[in-house]
Amino acid sequence: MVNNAAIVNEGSGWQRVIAINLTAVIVGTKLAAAHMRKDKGGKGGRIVSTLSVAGLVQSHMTPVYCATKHGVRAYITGLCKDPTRPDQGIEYAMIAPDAVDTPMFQSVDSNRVLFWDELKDEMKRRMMKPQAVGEAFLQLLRSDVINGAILQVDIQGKTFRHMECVNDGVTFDPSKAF
Ligand SMILES: NC(=O)C1=CN([C@@H]2O[C@H](COP(=O)(O)OP(=O)(O)OC[C@H]3O[C@@H](n4cnc5c(N)ncnc54)[C@H](O)[C@@H]3O)[C@@H](O)[C@H]2O)C=CC1
Ligand SMILES: CCCCCC(=O)/C=C/[C@H]1C=CC(=O)[C@@H]1CCCCCCC(=O)O
Repeated sequence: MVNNAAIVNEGSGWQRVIAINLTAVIVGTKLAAAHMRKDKGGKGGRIVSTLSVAGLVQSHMTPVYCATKHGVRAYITGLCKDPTRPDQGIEYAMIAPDAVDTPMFQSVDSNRVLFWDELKDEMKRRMMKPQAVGEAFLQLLRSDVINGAILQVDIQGKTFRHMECVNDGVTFDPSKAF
């Protein structure tokens, strides 16, 4: 099962971003897992969620969108660590692309993002074709074990990250706060 749908809207109506990008992922995952669980008569399987680089870093350009993607990462990471998961026969993984040339970017309403000129330039600089993400998706699915993996995809290539190791370990110095 794949959780892929998402929208961007930092303006009026931003609450819908949380409903689609985060709440729906939780609802869909619960429904799918209940159906798939081997210990409840299902066949097991894999649940892959499309994250984003925005779920690994923070950005002033898309803060609500980032919050939903961080929420997805926290939720899915919790499930992948569930001690009853092996009996359920379900694996959880995520794919975290950088900017991709899709309608999300091509048809964006510039009133619904912040700092559009900056975001547009940044995305164009880092932009990948959708095929790069499709190929990464297939690579993830061909791996023998995927539970706990985040496959990050950007113009440099693909990097497998362990869900628990995405923190870069940087500590906070209050004297150098923003
Ligand atoms: N385009 C980009 O630069 C990046 C996109 N992503 C992620 O990739 C995933 C796919 O996005 P894209 O293909 O780029 O965008 P897209 O806008 O082309 O596709 C999003 C899809 O979500 C569907 N959708 C939106 N609201 C829905 C709803 N309420 N119910 C059912 N379906 C709904 C849309 O119909 C559309 O097919 C998303 O999770 C997005 O966050 C991640 C990193 C970068
Ligand atoms: C129309 C916005 C679509 C958002 C697509 C997405 O999921 C992520 C896009 C990012 C790619 C380049 C960006 O600037 C986007 C915002 C978040 C990343 C911030 C990067 C900053 C950093 O690397 O430190």
